[in-house]
Amino acid sequence: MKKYQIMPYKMAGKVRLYILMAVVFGLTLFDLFMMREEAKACDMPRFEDFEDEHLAYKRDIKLLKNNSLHEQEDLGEVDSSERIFIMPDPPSDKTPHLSNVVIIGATNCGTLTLRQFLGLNHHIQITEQPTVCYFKKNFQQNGDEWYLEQMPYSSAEDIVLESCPYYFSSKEVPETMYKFNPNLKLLLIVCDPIQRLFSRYTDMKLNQRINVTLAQFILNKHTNQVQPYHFEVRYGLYAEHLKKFLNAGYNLSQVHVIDGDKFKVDPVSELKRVEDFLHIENVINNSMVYYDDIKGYFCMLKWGLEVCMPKGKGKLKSNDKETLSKLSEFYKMSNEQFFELIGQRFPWK
Ligand SMILES: Nc1ncnc2c1ncn2[C@@H]1O[C@H](COP(=O)(O)OS(=O)(=O)O)[C@@H](OP(=O)(O)O)[C@H]1O
Repeated sequence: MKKYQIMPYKMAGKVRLYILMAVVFGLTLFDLFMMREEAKACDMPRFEDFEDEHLAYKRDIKLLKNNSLHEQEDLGEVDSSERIFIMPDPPSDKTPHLSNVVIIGATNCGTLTLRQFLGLNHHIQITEQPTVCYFKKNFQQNGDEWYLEQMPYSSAEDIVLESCPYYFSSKEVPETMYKFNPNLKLLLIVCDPIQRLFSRYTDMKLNQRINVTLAQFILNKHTNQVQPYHFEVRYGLYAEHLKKFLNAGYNLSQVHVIDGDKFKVDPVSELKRVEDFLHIENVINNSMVYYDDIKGYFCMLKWGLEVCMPKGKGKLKSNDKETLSKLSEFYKMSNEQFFELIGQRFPWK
């Protein structure tokens, strides 16, 4: 009898234990789910997203070219010989060479415009793909031959330019790149990391990849402080990223830093500095670019065509002063380290 009285009690104990375990398990699952949702809100960009954006960019450039051609057909009085778009055949003395100059970053500071505008100098050959990103993901998957296939036709003395702004924030790329070619020259266009972050956030919002406020995007919802491990926040720690390239072996003299804010308002002066850094003839001049009042940006004239960057979201500013001031505090030290590292200051807030 005693036995039967004890058994139900033991069973009840077991049932309680099972219920407890189920509750703990359920809570853990819920927690994991919430963490995943939080990570989604941070929206760590997938590399593919980045590529999609650039393919869209390539398509836009093509459309732009086509549109310009139609517009030109309507311009009866204009000397058509100046305006006909002829893609030249690659000269027989030119072959593909691997890139010797790379734009390593920073995203949303004008990398695409820099790449396009540098192509105005006939000593600079740019890859057809806006972002080849060989050292980022193609290094493991595709070999040197694939890399060479992505390269434009060039002569041995030419500058061959590759661009991949996601090199800058990568942990592995600097070493991989240095082992591959320690003589590369690196171009880094920078802007206020807060402005960069806001531009990136605006991109993601416009592409409907996020639907949150700036504060929700970058602040930890429990502490209300800037999330230091948020991918887009970390990207703005320029000193940290540049140091990785220097630690890998690159010398500071191999790196040219371009002021993205100046580049926006006076691209030609900044492009001349790049030409000097690359020891090539100053070819790019003011007659090759023009200011587009509607876009609020400089566009370029190439082969008689007017080519503007398709994105030009421009000029959007956040009025969330509290979040901006938190970001300003967050980036202060890193900015100072960056200025010290490159021996140049920028008037960032
Ligand atoms: N001439 C010209 N035309 C258009 N945009 C210009 C130009 N010069 C500089 N910029 C600045 O470039 C910003 C976009 O930077 P990226 O090309 O690096 O963007 S991305 O990383 O490819 O998304 C872009 O950011 P937004 O203003 O947020 O659009 C501009 O600030």
